[in-house]
Amino acid sequence: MKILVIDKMHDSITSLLGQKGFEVDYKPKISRSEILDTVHAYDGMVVRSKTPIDKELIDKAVNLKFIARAGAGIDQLDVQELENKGVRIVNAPEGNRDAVGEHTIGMLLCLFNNIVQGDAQVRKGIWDREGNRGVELMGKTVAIIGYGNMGRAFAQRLKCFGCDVLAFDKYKENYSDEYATEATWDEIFQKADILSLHTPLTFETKEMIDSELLNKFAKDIYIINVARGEIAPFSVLEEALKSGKLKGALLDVLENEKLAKLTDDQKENFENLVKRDNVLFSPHVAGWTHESYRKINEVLTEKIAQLFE
Ligand SMILES: NC(=O)c1ccc[n+]([C@@H]2O[C@H](COP(=O)([O-])OP(=O)(O)OC[C@H]3O[C@@H](n4cnc5c(N)ncnc54)[C@H](O)[C@@H]3O)[C@@H](O)[C@H]2O)c1
Ligand SMILES: O=C(O)[C@H](O)COP(=O)(O)O
Repeated sequence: MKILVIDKMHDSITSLLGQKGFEVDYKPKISRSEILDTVHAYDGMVVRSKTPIDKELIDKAVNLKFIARAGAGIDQLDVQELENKGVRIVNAPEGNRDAVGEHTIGMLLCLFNNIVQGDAQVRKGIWDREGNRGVELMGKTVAIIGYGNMGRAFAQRLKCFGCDVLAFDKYKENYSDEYATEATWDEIFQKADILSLHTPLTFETKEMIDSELLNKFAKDIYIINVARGEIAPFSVLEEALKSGKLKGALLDVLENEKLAKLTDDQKENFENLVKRDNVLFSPHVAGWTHESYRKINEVLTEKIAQLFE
């Protein structure tokens, strides 16, 4: 079986798949037109999020039996079209969920304890203890939307900090566990101090966070988005931060991550967000550790091999 790898992966991908008997063409710099010209020759593809796997590409992939997503999110895949053609899909969230859980805790602790701001001030010779008084996680109610791999990894860590963790998942039943208690949106509106997004990007979750929803919260809250930026657009975040409904925002993902190509509206709102001390960004690296880089390949290889057992 021949597999085409079209994105940059940890070097282990070729040897791991090779040990399972697959022939691997590792082409991290391949262009879309080259993919379209050659994809007919492959039984499988390993992808990340760079190239949209759309109908045009799927139509050319006449021998394709599986798509393996090295990572978690599959919003770049036309899942319906792949299913129509009988192409199997596997992904590897088990490989980066620990990274996401840790990174999200890290961002929260940084914001609550003014760590980035305090560090910058000390470097400039400013010694402001009162202005850097922190906020504790202990006793806070955290609402997790989407209780899958990432949401649960975050909940697991929050438990150690003495948080009350509520989870809402539209497509699960009876999912209360040792880390989180199943809750309705209404319960979340009443109780939450922190709203954390962990759903995939779908037609339902795109722009799920709007002013109407945020204004239903009884308290002013913090928001965390380590899922996909399009779930909580810049304009909504900026308006709610301006009004005080949002006390802060932690953003690993952005509505548009091509910062040089923002629309005028996006640019204006992004520039306002950047000026705020209560917004903390990271460049889509929550799942991006040295360990996850390798673990993703290990998980993916096992799942690909299982498809043919
Ligand atoms: N920032 C990063 O580096 C990073 C890393 C990994 C994953 N992610 C993002 O996190 C997402 C979640 O990953 P995962 O592995 O936990 O996925 P998952 O499928 O295990 O869990 C997502 C959960 O969301 C639920 N859900 C779907 N639509 C919903 C809705 N409208 N309302 C409430 N719940 C809904 C699903 O039922 C599912 O249980 C990925 O799709 C990806 O976009 C980001
Ligand atoms: O969904 C994921 O696993 C992360 O968002 C990372 O995706 P990427 O490695 O394709 O950028």
